[in-house]
Amino acid sequence: MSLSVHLRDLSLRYGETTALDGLSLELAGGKVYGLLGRNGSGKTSLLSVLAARRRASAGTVLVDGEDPFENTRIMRRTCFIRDEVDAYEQTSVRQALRFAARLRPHWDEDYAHHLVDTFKLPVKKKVSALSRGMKSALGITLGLACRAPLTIFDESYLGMDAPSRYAFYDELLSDYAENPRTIILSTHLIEEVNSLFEEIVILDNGRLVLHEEVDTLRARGVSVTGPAEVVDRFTAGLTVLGEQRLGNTKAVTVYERFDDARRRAARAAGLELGAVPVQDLFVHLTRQPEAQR
Ligand SMILES: Nc1ncnc2c1ncn2[C@@H]1O[C@H](COP(=O)(O)OP(=O)(O)OP(=O)(O)O)[C@@H](O)[C@H]1O
Repeated sequence: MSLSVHLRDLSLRYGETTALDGLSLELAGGKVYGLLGRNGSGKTSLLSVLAARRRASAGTVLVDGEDPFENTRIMRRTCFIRDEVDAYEQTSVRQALRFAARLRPHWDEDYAHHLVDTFKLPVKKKVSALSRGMKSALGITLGLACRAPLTIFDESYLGMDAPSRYAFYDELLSDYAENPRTIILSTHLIEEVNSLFEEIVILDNGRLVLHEEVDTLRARGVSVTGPAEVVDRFTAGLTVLGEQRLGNTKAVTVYERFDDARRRAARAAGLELGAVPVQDLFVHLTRQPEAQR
């Protein structure tokens, strides 16, 4: 089971600060969504509203068609994992797992054991005595084993080393394939995780910059390489993200959807076309003044 998300003109204010500013967004559900944005762009605020940790200041929030705030049915089906497991500080790892098992209707005990082994979690230790990376691994274990129809990971792997992070990505993909649900993952490690996402949502200053399939976004970035004057002629009038020159050879990165005809024309002109990292597109999309988007 997967939960959908519907947001209309959502705003969240903390006193004078507007964290979310008239955000509208539709997530059909049953996919892995990547939530990207610069520091302070509103990612945690948005996820906190979805997980009913905060009430919106204005606008409509519907999860599976219902307002999630103080809504037991939706809250039991939503799991929100942040970069800490603060609720369990005074318990042992084993007790934290037992507690989650009692609370979570879709909890899978065997899978939880598998994850404890994978991340080598010391079950007898107090949560407060775990290293930073181990706390994150406990959060990941709770988040995956609860199999919540709406599962949210907010920068949940901070402190985890690269092998542990890659183990998390592998687990997420294989478990999601067997147990489809709605998963939202916020991250700054764009290049490392973008292959997990089916759709990407980008926020900036509390507003929606982009929501589209990751393949569509990837197709918008093209690098054009060849003799400088041919590259210049070919890319004139396009949105240029950056350029490099070595002798008479020039490589220009453009933000533009190239259709088949344009690709054929480029090759006929002796130009080479290449892919652009999603991270470069993200930097571009969150750097431009709004009026230019
Ligand atoms: N509890 C709070 N009280 C006051 N302002 C807050 C609070 N939490 C967040 N903010 C502000 O709201 C805005 C959005 O913050 P938020 O934490 O949602 O961003 P973020 O995209 O998750 O950032 P980061 O990537 O740095 O974690 C920021 O201006 C932040 O300073």
